[in-house]
Amino acid sequence: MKDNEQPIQTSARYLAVEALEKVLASGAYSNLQLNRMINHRQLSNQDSRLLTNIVYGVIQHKLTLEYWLAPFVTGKKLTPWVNTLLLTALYQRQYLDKIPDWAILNESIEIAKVRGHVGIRKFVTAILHQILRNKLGDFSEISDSDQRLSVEASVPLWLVQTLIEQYGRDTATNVINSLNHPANQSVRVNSHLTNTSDMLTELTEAGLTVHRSKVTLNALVVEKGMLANLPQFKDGQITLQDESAMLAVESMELQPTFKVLDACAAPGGKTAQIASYLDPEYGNVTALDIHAHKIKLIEQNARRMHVIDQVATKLLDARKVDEQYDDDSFDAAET
Ligand SMILES: C[S@@+](CC[C@H](N)C(=O)[O-])C[C@H]1O[C@@H](n2cnc3c(N)ncnc32)[C@H](O)[C@@H]1O
Repeated sequence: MKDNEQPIQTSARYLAVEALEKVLASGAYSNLQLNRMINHRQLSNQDSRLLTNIVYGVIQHKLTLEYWLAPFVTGKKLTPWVNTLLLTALYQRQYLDKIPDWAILNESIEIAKVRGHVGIRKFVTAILHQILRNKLGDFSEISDSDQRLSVEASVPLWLVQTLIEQYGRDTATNVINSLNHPANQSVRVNSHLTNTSDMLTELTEAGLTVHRSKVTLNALVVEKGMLANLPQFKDGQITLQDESAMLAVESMELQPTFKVLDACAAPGGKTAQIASYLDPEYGNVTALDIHAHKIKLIEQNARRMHVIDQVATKLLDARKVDEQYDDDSFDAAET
């Protein structure tokens, strides 16, 4: 290592292998693992982004990556970290456009050198060269259609089969394939302050590419543009919320007089939406969260969306609701 170079043990790729080992082998929560690493190691924004991208990307595409890796390692017994290292290399090659092959190769070999003995380094070098030189497996080679869908979308076979049983092959295939498409960024329009048509015009004039939601009347889908700094966001005329999350609240058929329990509420996206149906004189939503610092987020959100009068927050483990409230305390509940 030259003086001005970063030690490999602090690099995003090295840490990605470490994080993935903990997640895949010991069942650690990926988000907590990443937060811990980013905070403890004080990673730069660029390294944090690459680390996060590799960790979530390998988890998301694991079955596909394993399918591609299998022919190169058939009959070889891999230690878990070597297997993980090869998956991270494959992920970068297949899914990250901006990383050149030489960078993937050099850094993966360097990690193998630091973590393993000379035999492992040579093994990793040989496998990576083969991967970079050869074509990867084609999904059309998988004859069983359920198995093919499972590998291509990286969804476990049992889940593919359950979805097909429950919804039929066409719908299940659409649902499964949609899992790997980035979710639409959407906003809920605060109908007490404005309406969807006016907001569509305002956001378009502000330079965003926006269209109406196909699934709910009060939402707009934002294809391009940043929302968090817009005055419409700061004033609570719009809020960032997933369309599917909005549908959950719409399906509750809330009445203005309802008393509603939101059991796991922070940061309060649904709490604010529930509150928007309620008349503060008669109805309200009790928003619980188990973490004290998250209670503030619910309140900030409710205040920004002008529904704080309908919201009562409480620091409480939802499993203890029965001890604190009577059976008839609530007309509806969201968890
Ligand atoms: C996915 S978030 C909820 C998102 C929220 N419904 C919304 O629409 O914005 C889950 C929340 O549940 C909280 N939580 C987890 N276990 C809990 C428990 N036993 N009791 C209360 N809150 C809990 C977490 O702290 C977290 O803030």
